[in-house]
Amino acid sequence: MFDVTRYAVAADSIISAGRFLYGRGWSPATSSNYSARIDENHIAITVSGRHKGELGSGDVMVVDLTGQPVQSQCKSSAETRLHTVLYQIFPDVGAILHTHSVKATVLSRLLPAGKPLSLEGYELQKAFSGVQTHESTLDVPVFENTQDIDALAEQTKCWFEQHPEQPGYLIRGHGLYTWGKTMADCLRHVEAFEFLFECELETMRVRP
Ligand SMILES: CSC[C@@H](O)[C@@H](O)C(=O)COP(=O)(O)O
Ligand SMILES: [Zn+2]
Repeated sequence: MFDVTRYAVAADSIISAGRFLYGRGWSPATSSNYSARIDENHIAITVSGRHKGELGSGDVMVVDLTGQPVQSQCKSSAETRLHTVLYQIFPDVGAILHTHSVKATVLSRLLPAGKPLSLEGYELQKAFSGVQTHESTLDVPVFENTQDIDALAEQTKCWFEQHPEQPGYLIRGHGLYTWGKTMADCLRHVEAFEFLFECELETMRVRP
């Protein structure tokens, strides 16, 4: 069982995140999914198919870390397993956000297959928890898009078990996943990624 007060706090953080991310244009047309940890075995996560700018408490439900609904008849996000594997790998992670911005979508389609997006030399890399200097490399893996979410969950689990320090990943032609200790950290990571994606796209435009 889970603590109802902790669920309410987690759900509120998801609802506010949705308002912000939809407002920035990063979660259009019911895309995206968000979650926040309640305890070591439970997370609050968005119900599948809901408008992310207009979330209410009925649009957030509880699942356990195997992805099974707890006290809810709703269907959790189709991508629930992409969230639960990260909570399993990282006991410190408190929130995960998946967004569908134009920049994440376009940039991921321009990157060569089999290579991560390497971000280097940007002062804004310090917006990521634990990064102290622009003289560091953030390797953002780009996974191929698939409708087989269990297979993708397994791939991401393997990659992040080997690269626990990296704060997110792209799915080609699809979007971004990022996480943080708190929802505030996680929102900062989304904003930082969006800034860096724009820088990369702009660099490609002026220096093809
Ligand atoms: C509206 S298309 C986007 C979906 O296919 C999916 O990628 C997505 O992000 C939202 O799925 P959801 O099941 O609502 O969590
Ligand atoms: Zn998606």
